[in-house]
Amino acid sequence: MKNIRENIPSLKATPSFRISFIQTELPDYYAPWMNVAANLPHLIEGHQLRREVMPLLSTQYLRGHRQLRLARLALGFITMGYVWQGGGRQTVKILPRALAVPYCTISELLDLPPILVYADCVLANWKKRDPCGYVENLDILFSFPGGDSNKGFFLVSLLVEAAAAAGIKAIPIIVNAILHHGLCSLETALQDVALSICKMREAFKLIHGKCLDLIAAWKDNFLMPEGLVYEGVWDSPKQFFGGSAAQSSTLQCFDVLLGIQHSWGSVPRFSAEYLGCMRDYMPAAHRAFIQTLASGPSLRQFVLATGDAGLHAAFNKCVSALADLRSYHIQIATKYITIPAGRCRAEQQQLGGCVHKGTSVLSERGTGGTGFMRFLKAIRDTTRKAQLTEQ
Ligand SMILES: Nc1ccc(Cl)cc1-c1cn[nH]n1
Repeated sequence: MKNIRENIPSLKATPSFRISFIQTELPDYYAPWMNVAANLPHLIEGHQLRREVMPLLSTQYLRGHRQLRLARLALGFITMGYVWQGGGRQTVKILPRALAVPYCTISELLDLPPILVYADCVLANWKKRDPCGYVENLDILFSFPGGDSNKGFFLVSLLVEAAAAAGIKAIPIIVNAILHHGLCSLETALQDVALSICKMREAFKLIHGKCLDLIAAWKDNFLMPEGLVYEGVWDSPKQFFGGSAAQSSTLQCFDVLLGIQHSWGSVPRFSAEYLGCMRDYMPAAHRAFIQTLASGPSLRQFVLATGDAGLHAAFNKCVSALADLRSYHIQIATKYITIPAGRCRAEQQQLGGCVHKGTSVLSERGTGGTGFMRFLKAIRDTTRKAQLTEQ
C-alpha cells in the first residue's frame, strides 16, 4: 500500500511540524541586524531604537530557507519595535529603507507579508540552550520588553504547536485510510488526533501569567489609519494584520480535516474571510498542505457513510477536543489579552487619544478586545456544532 504522500504531491511536501532545529546565526555581514534584534528590549525601553543607524544590507549573502527565516525574524522584531516603540503614543508612518528594502525582499522570497507573524515569533524564534539537551531546555531568540512574560508566551505557544505535531502526522494516514477504506487504521489515527489536541490544551495551560504585546497590526488600526510606508519599496502605505493565533497552521489543519467551516462570525470584520486571509500569513508549505487537505476526500462524509459507531465516536472526540481547546483559549484571552486592551483604551482616553468605539490598538485584531472575543466565541461555537449527530 503506497503511502498517501506518494499519491498527493503536496503531501510529500508535508511541512515538518516536528521540532526540527532552528537556525540561530547568520553570516557576520548581518551582524547589524542580529545585534539590534538581540538588544531590542533595552533599545525599546530606552527609546533608542529609532536612533539606531542601520546600514542598508544586501540579502544576497543569505543562504537557504532557514537563514531567510532567521533574517526575517530579526527584521520583523526590529520593525515591530520601531513602529510601536512609543507604545502607540508616537507611531511612525514610514519604515526606513534600511529595514523596509531587505525585509520586503526576504518576505517576498518566503511568500509572507512584511510584518511579524505567528510563524516568526513562535515557530522560528527558539533554540535549545543545551543543543544536546532535552527539548524542554528551550529559549527564545528575540523578545520585546517584558522579560520572561514575552518569552513564556512564545515558548508556551511553541509547546502547543509541538503537541499538535502528532495530530498533524496522523493526517496523511487518515487521508490514506479514506482512500483505501482502512477503517481500523482510520479509527486509530483519529484517536491520535484527539489525543494530540488534548495535549495542546494541556500545554496551553502553561501560558498563565504570560503576556504578549507589540504585535499590533497596521491594518484597521486607528493609530495608523493609512498603514505603514515601506520606504524604497512602495510609494503608498500598506496595511497588514498583526500576529495572532488565527495564523496557527495546525489549528486550521484540524478545522479542514474535520470539515469545520467557520461561517461569517457575528463580528463582520472577524469572519471566515479573516481566517482565509490568515493563510497568507502562514509559511507557504503549510498553506499548500492546508489547501491540498481541503481539496481531498471529506473525512466527515466518509465517517457518516460508513455508519461505523467507533469511527463516529472517534471523530466526535476530535471535534470536542478542538472545541475545548478553543474554550480554553477564550478563558486565556479574557484574562491575559482583552483586559490589557481595556487598560489600553483607558490609557488612550486619559491621553485624550481619540479612542474609537472598540478599535483600540489591541482591540480589534490579533489579540484583545470585545470584537476579538466575539470572534473566538463564534469559532468555538461553530466547532461545537460540527459534532456528528447521533446515528
Ligand atoms: N499565542 C500567540 C503566539 C504568537 C502570537 Cl503573534 C499571538 C498569539 C496569540 C494571540 N492570541 N492568542 N494567542
